[in-house]
Amino acid sequence: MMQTGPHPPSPTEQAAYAFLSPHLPPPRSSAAPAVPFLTLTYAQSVDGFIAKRDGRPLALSSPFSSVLTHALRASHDAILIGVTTAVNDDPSLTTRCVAYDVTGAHGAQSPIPVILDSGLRTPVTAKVLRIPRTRRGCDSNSKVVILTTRDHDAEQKRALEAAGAVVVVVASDAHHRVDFPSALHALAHHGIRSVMVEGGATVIGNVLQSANVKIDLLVVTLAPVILGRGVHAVGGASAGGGSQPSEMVAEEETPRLVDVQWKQFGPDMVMLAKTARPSTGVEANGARGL
Ligand SMILES: NC(=O)C1=CN([C@@H]2O[C@H](COP(=O)(O)OP(=O)(O)OC[C@H]3O[C@@H](n4cnc5c(N)ncnc54)[C@H](O)[C@@H]3O)[C@@H](O)[C@H]2O)C=CC1
Ligand SMILES: Nc1nc(O)c(N)c(N[C@@H]2O[C@H](COP(=O)(O)O)[C@@H](O)[C@H]2O)n1
Repeated sequence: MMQTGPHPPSPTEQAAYAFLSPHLPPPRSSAAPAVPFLTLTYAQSVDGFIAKRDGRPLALSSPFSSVLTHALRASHDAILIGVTTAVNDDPSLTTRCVAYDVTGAHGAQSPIPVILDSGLRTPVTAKVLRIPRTRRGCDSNSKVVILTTRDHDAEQKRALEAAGAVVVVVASDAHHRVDFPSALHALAHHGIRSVMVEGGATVIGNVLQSANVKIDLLVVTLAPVILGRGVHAVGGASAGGGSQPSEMVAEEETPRLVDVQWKQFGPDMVMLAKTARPSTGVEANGARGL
């Protein structure tokens, strides 16, 4: 790792990049892909929840695994969340826990925030809209990208654009949500070559359960916490505390995990894997289905 900054990267940052680097998206100097490289990542409790029952944000990742998450952010052009996460958490989506990128260049660039927002519920006061960032080579001028459907409110679109967002209308799916494959194509059109999907549960469920979406990298942080009830990691909010996975694809189409690796960061275990849909014909060497 070439180091150009005033201080060397911390041991945790070095460990994070060493763990991630063989699996990260190709550098921007390589040919542009038709669809962006797709990473799906989230942190869950031992009993499978990613947020409290009322959707309030919850720090599950330790400071150590947060370094890994931020190294992952620094390694993608865009970071994608659902609008409920944007509303509930009002996140920053920056790389503030790392000082370097994977090449060893000092000053890890934050990814471009992307929000799936079918009806334009993103507040014009959202923190992501106020944080200046630059991401080399991306056409969206490093603004926040909000992907919506035809069902949006035109006045709210103008207000979000005035607040600095790029609002893009894409096709809707059978549930009147942003169609995920169309979202990826729209992002490729804006020069985005890699997307890190960070949640929340509805988006994670949609990505995992869409037979026509290829996940290049899956990174799951398992925090040694038992919540008892909350928002199930895959599928959406559960009113009574039980899990409520949304519509599942046929069992033979669920992704299989391949090249699985685990590494401990502080108290957390982080799993990294590639996924293969059985229909793609990719051999799952010793892998188990989800
Ligand atoms: N622990 C972790 O790693 C993370 C936890 N979270 C938590 O997740 C919670 C929010 O999760 P959810 O309520 O499930 O909301 P969500 O953040 O997944 O947003 C879902 C909403 O996005 C919109 N949407 C548009 N297109 C969509 C598509 N193609 N697929 C799915 N949604 C689409 C819909 O309006 C949908 O209701 C928050 O409370 C947040 O704290 C969020 C991210 C990471
Ligand atoms: N990796 C991870 N661990 C947790 O414990 C989390 N709660 C999350 N949440 C995601 O990170 C966003 C907050 O980002 P900022 O700290 O504001 O930059 C939050 O909105 C979720 O997407 N992730």
